[in-house]
Amino acid sequence: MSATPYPAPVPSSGASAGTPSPAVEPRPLVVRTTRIDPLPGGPTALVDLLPDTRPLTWVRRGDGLVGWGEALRLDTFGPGRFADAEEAWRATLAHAVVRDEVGLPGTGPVAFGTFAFDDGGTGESFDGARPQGSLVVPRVVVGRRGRVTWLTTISPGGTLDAPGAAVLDRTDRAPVTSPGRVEMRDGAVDARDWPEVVAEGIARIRAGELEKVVLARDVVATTERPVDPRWLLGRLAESYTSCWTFSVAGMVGATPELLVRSEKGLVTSRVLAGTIRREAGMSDDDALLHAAQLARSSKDLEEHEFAVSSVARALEPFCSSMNVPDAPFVLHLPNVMHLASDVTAVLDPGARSSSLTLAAALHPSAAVCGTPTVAARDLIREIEGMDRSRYAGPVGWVGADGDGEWGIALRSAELADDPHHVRLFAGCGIVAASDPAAELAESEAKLVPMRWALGG
Ligand SMILES: C=C(O[C@@H]1C=C(C(=O)O)C=C[C@H]1O)C(=O)O
Repeated sequence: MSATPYPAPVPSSGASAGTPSPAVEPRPLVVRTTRIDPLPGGPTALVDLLPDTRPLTWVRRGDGLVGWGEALRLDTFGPGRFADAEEAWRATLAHAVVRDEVGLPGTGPVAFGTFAFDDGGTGESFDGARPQGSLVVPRVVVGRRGRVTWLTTISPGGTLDAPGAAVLDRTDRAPVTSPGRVEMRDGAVDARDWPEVVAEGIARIRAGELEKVVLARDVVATTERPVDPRWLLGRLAESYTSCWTFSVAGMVGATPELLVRSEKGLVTSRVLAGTIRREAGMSDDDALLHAAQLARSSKDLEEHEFAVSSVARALEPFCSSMNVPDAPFVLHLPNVMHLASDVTAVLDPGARSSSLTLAAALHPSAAVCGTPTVAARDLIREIEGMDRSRYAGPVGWVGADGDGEWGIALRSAELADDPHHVRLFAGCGIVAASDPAAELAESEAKLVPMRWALGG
């Protein structure tokens, strides 16, 4: 694990779960939350506050959290990437001095996080080595929940003075810029070869090796001007209002899938699997016909059932009761419709596990990996032909009490160190009845939000 700039940097250890966290310097994080005047309404009010460098975002329908600056960054590696992050976060909090005048989920200390899909990867992304887990504690957080808006400032060794209005002064912000002309090319696997990868997945399922596998592909965008993440975030937050628009350490997107929300003992997970495309210009009547077709499709219902059971199974040990809907509903998005189930549960009060512990237990669900999990992950490693990096991994935030929200980093892109390059991802659940050509078309539909956000 490594942490900068607080606690003092420690060498990366490739540590596994249970490794003691490094000694924490006595300089505490000083955290102050105050209520502030309401922001303008609308889905982009929070993202409109962001600076262009390393913006942190978790917003939906105009509510949520944005942050900037880095009071602390905790990077983790390997199979212990979740446990090490959690331990380092706890160690940090043990020394924090907090005055929180609002007391809502997301007030007080928060860390934004992003984690790699696979712990066995090399950590090499397409443009260099990346940690497989990062928690970023911003210097400034602005949050909104309904009618309440707040400002949190976080500084190592700072004071508890109320932050001045200057923190939100945007006069020095660079204007949001478009990426200009965008060229897209296939990533690790050519689009025309990808159906063969899917066909191999189907063959393995039919041979009885596993029941479901999720296979993904990537596309690399090269832009005329440096990518301003705020350009992407504003467009996504405005148009994908039922999704969670996120940005953490260069992972950006608008995901419709909530791995877990844990709030005051109540746990929620929105499970998606089973998809039908929604073509541009489709009438509402046609959309309803498509939705009805999806709700009856035995292939999609089977895919969905695998995903729901994997979530229920993973949550069970942490919860005293759980509600798993009998049948999914159809979630309508601008580009696709999904079969969706909202699983809810009550956390076992004795353990009160943190949202990060729950995310670690739920990941990877069958919605993004397959069934059985290990066989599916091994097949992904064997045939997918690309490093997923943080695509399809947990992304979100955690607070001081462990409550937080973690989405699955779908409909997402990874910004490269070179600001002219972005890598877009999309994947599809494959079962015995899948058709490779249809899955390619589905993956294209899932690339639409990020292609569109880039302006292409
Ligand atoms: C893997 C992705 O999406 C997942 C796969 C789905 C499917 O196969 O029907 C639906 C929603 C997600 O759980 C993706 O968007 O990349």
